[in-house]
Amino acid sequence: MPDQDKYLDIQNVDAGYGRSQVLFGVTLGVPWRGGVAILGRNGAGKTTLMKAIVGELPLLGGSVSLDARSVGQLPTEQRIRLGLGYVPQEHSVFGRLSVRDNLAVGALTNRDSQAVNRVLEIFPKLGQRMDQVAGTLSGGERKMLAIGRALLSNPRVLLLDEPTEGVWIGVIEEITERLILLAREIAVVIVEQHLDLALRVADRAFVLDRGRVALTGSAQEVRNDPRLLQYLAP
Ligand SMILES: Nc1ncnc2c1ncn2[C@@H]1O[C@H](COP(=O)(O)OP(=O)(O)OP(=O)(O)O)[C@@H](O)[C@H]1O
Repeated sequence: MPDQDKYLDIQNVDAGYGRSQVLFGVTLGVPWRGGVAILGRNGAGKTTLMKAIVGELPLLGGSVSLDARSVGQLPTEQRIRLGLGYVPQEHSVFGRLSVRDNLAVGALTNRDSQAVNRVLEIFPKLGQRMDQVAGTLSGGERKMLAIGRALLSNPRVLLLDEPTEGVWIGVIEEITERLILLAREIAVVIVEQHLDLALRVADRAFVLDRGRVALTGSAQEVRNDPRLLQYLAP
């Protein structure tokens, strides 16, 4: 039985770019299912944290474990094979390939022939656009495709960096509802500027302030905490 509260266990993580340290001793636990929101103003270190978790940035200190296995020194592909899925803020689809081919590439490592069909059940809009070149999709459709591709590696923990950025408001609701459903099956970690959306998907929230965890608690506790606005203010 996986550790309920710390399926993904981040302990005292330091990370940064060259000599500029961005994260300082970040500790957070992600349960094996449910939603977790990472909040914080622009530049607080949210994307840097995602990159450190998936291995796009080396750890300067601390550890990352997945299902009690230390993965902090493994290359990104291996972390993905072990159950991490990542949808970065940008560049997460092949713009010149069709939706069908984007999904086919994502499915290469998946032995389940129904995997693509399941993604199309989650995002039926993609099914109507299978032959369209991904670069011409709307912002929302592109995000759905990016999330769908990440799901094809069967993640246990899906990390989403601003899944509604650049998405028309009408489609934001659709994506949010899908993420709420997904979070019943797997862990969904969401970095989001839309506070209400993030806290609808999330059961727990962590607020970063200048690279440190400043607030943590249930989504409800964090939403009601009088310090929250101060940490989100530009
Ligand atoms: N490639 C990079 N090289 C140097 N510094 C960087 C790099 N990427 C980010 N930074 C710096 O690291 C800090 C944290 O950035 P990060 O992107 O993690 O913040 P964020 O909380 O995700 O912000 P946003 O909400 O604007 O996406 C910022 O000061 C940023 O300028």
